[in-house]
Amino acid sequence: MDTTASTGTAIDITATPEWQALAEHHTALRDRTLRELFAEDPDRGCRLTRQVADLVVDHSKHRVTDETLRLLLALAERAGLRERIDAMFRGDHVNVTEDRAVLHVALRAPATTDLVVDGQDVTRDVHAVLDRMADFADRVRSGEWRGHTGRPIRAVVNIGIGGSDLGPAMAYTALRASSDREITARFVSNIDPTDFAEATRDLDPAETLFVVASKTFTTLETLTNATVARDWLLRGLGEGTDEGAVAKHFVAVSTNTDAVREFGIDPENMFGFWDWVGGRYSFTSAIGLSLMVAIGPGAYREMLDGFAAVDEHLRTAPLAENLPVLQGLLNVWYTDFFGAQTHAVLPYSQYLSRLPAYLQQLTMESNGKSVREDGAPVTTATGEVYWGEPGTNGQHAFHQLLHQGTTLVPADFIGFGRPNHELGGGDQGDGDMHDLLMANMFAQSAVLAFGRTAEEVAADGTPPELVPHKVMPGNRPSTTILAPQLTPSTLGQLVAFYEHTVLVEGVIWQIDSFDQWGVELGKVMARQLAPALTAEAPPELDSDASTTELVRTYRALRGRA
Ligand SMILES: O=P(O)(O)OC[C@H]1O[C@](O)(CO)[C@@H](O)[C@@H]1O
Repeated sequence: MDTTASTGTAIDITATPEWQALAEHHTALRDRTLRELFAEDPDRGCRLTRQVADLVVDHSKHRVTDETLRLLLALAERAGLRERIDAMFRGDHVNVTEDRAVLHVALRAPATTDLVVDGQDVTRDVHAVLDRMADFADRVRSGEWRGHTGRPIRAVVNIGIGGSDLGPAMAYTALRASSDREITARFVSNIDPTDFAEATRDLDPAETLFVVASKTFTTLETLTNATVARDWLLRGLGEGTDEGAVAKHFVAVSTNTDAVREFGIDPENMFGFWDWVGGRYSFTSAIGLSLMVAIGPGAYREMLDGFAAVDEHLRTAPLAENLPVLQGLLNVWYTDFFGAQTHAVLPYSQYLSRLPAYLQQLTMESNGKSVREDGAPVTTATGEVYWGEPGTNGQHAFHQLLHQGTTLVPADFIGFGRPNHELGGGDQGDGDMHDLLMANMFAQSAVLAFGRTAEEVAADGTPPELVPHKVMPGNRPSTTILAPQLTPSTLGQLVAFYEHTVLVEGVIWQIDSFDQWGVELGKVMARQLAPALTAEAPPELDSDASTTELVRTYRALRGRA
């Protein structure tokens, strides 16, 4: 049953019998410990571990019973989750506030998929762009595409921000082992001049290709950096270099052909996508071009196939066996019933160091909402704060709070069976470096879940006054995701898994996970304030007293009156 009445007004999900049943169940379960749940159900570790594509997902260390899962699934049914998933794949306008389809899944669907939406043959258009991207990437990689002076391209610099940066930047770091390193990729996002300066300081303009990536092609940071890049190029190529050189060193990725042309990039050198691809869901659109140039079209297509495997699972698996669905429902369980406000992502892989930053935009720009899609205020908590760092570094920084702090932080541990580098180490008979890394990961989730009681601590001979300090409360939930190895395919699977958990949470919370109105006002105000920072005469500001004073101080620091 859908919660949306034909008037377009949603019923309050917290007023449904399914929500009430969960609230009562939570009261009964909240003091049960994971120790007890494991003791009562020895098969739990195996039973609550499932697989999607190559990802083995262990949900056993969650504060749930079979009854919890049954009730969460009933809530999902009530919220119309299955119908919403089908609607998304069909191309219905599930982004209601922008009246758009949400079709990032079409970006990695096989060429045989039949999908016509709003009169557009989506699959044909997607594969036409992918083929153009592959052709371009091959030409750059082989040296056929050359810079203005005839030199081959050695560096590709992606200029973009948010969804036009984080996906390819995260994946480039993640897939360094898959890159042949012939071509280096750099990512410039921040309007802080430092970003551009550092990214290009050792690059030769004659061998550098800029990919200006912006869905709207109106984003201040990106257009400013692109202008700076054009100057850097023309200056670097030497006196008298004409604008014609730009064509050999700049390509654009956008949905906005007119703005690309106006900026001075020939639409011939533009790779398009469509308004049904949200910025933070655009990584598998042409926004991935810089990544494709760096890792090659073959590895890139493997990554898309990884995404597609998890998309297909979302589309076809029953909700009770659907892993992104279960993960999303568990997130709702902690956010709304346990009052958790944050969610830690702990990849035991240095290559995944940018994954938490990528997930911050994906999850928080999507679900950081306090108004439902029908315009009424939400009646639930929404949107966890995502954060994290690769293990084991995090262990030596913030895990203290995870283990003994007063806030509940559900965590995701992500690890791999095989390392990307075999470097030995561990000569005490305790395995190589990768074994030690993974032993740490398993130890952390076990300690979080099961802790150590005062009796156990005392039994070790701990002085009584220290016992309370050394007690480990345990009962702290986590998901563990294990994959055979970090490859383009498993990376794609992992990202698709997270993309779909966001959808699931948004459906329960009755919000539009695909708009981002909350980022607009700050952009408008920045544009209004900029002239006041640079004006020759002290500006008359119509701002609040704090902002006025900050502008005054800044001008003084810059030596302006
Ligand atoms: O790709 P664009 O249009 O430059 O936008 C960049 C980013 O800015 C945002 O609109 C937020 O400001 C994101 O949603 C988007 O990914």
